[in-house]
Amino acid sequence: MGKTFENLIGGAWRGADDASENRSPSDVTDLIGTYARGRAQDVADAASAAAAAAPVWAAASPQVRADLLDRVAAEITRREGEIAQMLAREEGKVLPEALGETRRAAHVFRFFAGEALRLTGDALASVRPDVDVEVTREALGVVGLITPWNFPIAIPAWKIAPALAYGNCVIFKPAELTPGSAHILAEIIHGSGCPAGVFNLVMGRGSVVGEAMTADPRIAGISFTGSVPVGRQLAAGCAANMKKLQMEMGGKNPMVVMNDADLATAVSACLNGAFFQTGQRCTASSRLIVQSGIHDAFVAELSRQMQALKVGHALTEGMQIGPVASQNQLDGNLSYVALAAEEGCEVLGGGRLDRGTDGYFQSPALFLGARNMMRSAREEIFGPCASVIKVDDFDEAVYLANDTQFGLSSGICTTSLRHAREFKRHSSAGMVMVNLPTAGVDYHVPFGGRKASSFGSREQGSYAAEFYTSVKTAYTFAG
Ligand SMILES: NC(=O)C1=CN([C@@H]2O[C@H](COP(=O)(O)OP(=O)(O)OC[C@H]3O[C@@H](n4cnc5c(N)ncnc54)[C@H](OP(=O)(O)O)[C@@H]3O)[C@@H](O)[C@H]2O)C=CC1
Ligand SMILES: O=C(O)CCC(=O)C(=O)O
Repeated sequence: MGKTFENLIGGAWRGADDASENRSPSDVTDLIGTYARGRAQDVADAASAAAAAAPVWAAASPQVRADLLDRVAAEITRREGEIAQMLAREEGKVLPEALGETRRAAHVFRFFAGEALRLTGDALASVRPDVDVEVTREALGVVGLITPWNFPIAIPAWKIAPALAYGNCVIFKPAELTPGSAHILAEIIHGSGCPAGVFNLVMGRGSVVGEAMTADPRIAGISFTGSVPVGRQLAAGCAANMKKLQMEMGGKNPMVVMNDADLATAVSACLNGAFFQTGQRCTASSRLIVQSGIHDAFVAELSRQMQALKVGHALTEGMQIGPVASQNQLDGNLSYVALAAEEGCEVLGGGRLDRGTDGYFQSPALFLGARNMMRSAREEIFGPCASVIKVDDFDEAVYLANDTQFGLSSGICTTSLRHAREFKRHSSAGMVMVNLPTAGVDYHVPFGGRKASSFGSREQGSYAAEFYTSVKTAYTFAG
């Protein structure tokens, strides 16, 4: 039995009386490590340590905070090969995707190192004589960050970096499925000289650690990425405890393909958006809404390219699609493949694949002849599956694109400036792409959606300050 990776509480590593095994979805006989499973008491201790450290960290010079984030970025870059291996091994995304995500995390820390120095306020004239008004932003305090398994280093990075940059103390709870990348990130932040209590890692079950975070009065706000049902529960808990809340959840993102689209561009955007990273992105293109004139040529070429995708072990060179992340997730995907057939779709692909290891491999799937009201076209699957919905014209495409409970990202493939312009204007999603996949976003601009996809203010870019700071309005009488 090897060592158990521990939680980081108040600047010290701490074990737990329970632990979880981290196994690779490419081969479940590959035991990556054993990770401490924290309890409510660990959250309470982390909250005490963070609350004690908060005033000093909030008052630290922005240069001190910027320097810490710069050191973290440099260390992520120095260890990028090792981190990417861990990410690919524990989450199952193929190595080039894992390396891309690791680099994205380093960029995020570098970006927020700069943001620490750029936090601005306002000076306004009062309506009263000899009175000055200043509007400033202060750290929120202690924040709880709850992250999913599908981007185990980028999502933690885009929550932790702004939290620290703007002077908050952090309690970070990663998904139980992917504690390895989170643990390396914690080692890096700790090893980069982060003061005790400013950053805490509490691994463990969401139902235990996450709920304790929601209830703890010392935690001023929670930033969450994950599923809609957990988000709903969290929102109720945060409302009851008067906590600030920011949530990014699911999507059923439409990609519209117009008759006037460049076929190669459309196929490439849809192939990437629907199937890369095994479709396990909240921004995945899971509804392909295709105009009738291009439909048959588009389906023929997309099917050909989909069937040629190399699916296999995430660490095997040349693979394009890794395994599904877990047995649970695979079971869900396979049940949606069966449902799509029951609902009357012609299903291409979607079966379980044997790749010679004990892994969760599934071939990518297209649900042809889909209708937007089908459950398989309305519910988030979070796997390598996309519904193809045929439409007559632009208006019908826009109507169906918006006819969903979600509103995270949307896309259109077209060579018409008018279609692009109208789609950007009328899409009900928070992020709109033209001739680009619906997934794969920049790290320095706001990220988030509308309707059931998001709650609260935007993540990433300078917009992140909205969540991680609290506004103060100060009046001075100088008479
Ligand atoms: N929008 C997105 O980016 C993502 C969306 N999803 C969607 O969610 C589905 C399920 O994925 P899953 O990872 O299980 O998502 P969850 O919402 O279950 O998990 C996300 C995070 O929340 C934690 N959590 C679970 N229960 C609670 C709770 N009661 N209070 C506080 N935190 C909690 C989880 O902990 P733990 O897992 O450790 O128990 C994890 O860290 C996917 O099929 C997909 O549809 C999933 C991932 C990302
Ligand atoms: O598409 C992206 O780049 C980000 C997607 C994401 O954040 C998610 O799936 O959780």
